[in-house]
Amino acid sequence: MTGTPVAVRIDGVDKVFRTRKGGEVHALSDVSLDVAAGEFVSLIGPSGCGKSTLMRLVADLDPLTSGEITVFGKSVEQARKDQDYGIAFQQAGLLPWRSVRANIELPLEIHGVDARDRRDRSDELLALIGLEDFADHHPDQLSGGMKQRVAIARAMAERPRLLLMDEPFGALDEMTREHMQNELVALCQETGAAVIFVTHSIPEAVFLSDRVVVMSPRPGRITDIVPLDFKARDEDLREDTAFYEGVTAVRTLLHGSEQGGPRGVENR
Ligand SMILES: Nc1ncnc2c1ncn2[C@@H]1O[C@H](COP(=O)(O)OP(=O)(O)OP(=O)(O)O)[C@@H](O)[C@H]1O
Repeated sequence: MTGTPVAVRIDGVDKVFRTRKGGEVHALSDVSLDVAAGEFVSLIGPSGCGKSTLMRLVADLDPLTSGEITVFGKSVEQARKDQDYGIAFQQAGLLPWRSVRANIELPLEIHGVDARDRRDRSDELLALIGLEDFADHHPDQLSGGMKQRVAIARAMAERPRLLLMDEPFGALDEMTREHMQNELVALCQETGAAVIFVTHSIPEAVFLSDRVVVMSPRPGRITDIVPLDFKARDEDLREDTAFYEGVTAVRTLLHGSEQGGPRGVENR
């Protein structure tokens, strides 16, 4: 293969869930997508279209029914075992008995990184997420936004080449959410990580992504891919005509018009 290396290759994937009563739920149908190294790709679509399912297949948390997924050229099982990616899902999932610093250092500890190097890395990440003064606090002493920042720092502790993020900012208020988006952009620039990002927010997808993948109602299929090539992803972009044009393009593809829309997709 020539050109940019591929972080994730999803090739003709179907997912059918078998329910306990013997029924079937066809969640994904013939989904193919390549995510390049360093690329930021968002998945957007109506509620129940299979965004989280696709993420879980990539993370090897569920088996696929047919097709193939590789992560950096490896099987999803091997990539999971090798911990080739960081995961940040909607619930921050911090360990309540560990301090902020100890939560961030957890993956490093599991992999036998020595205490001094762990501390250097957690110092760096605490500075990056602006929580230096909270290193010794525990999760229950933090706001929702702060917890999410810690979860993202933990996901990035080992400088993964790939981040899987499922609605990581869904529970945050609008101001915190925009702040977290800015931080994520900075973190990705620092590490060059590829990201697959699930969101219900069209502006969030457009602000963050190199490409927005639009999915159909169940069974989820990729119906459109919107490339976005902004000069810079900073506060000015949020007021830029090019940004509004991107939002309108995605909204039109999702809704078939600029007004209204399916359940589970937010225009804000
Ligand atoms: N373990 C399961 N067993 C049976 N059906 C399932 C299972 N997990 C998901 N589904 C079904 O698969 C479909 C896709 O679900 P999924 O959670 O991936 O959608 P989503 O696009 O992430 O939705 P939302 O935007 O509401 O979070 C839904 O119809 C859901 O009910």
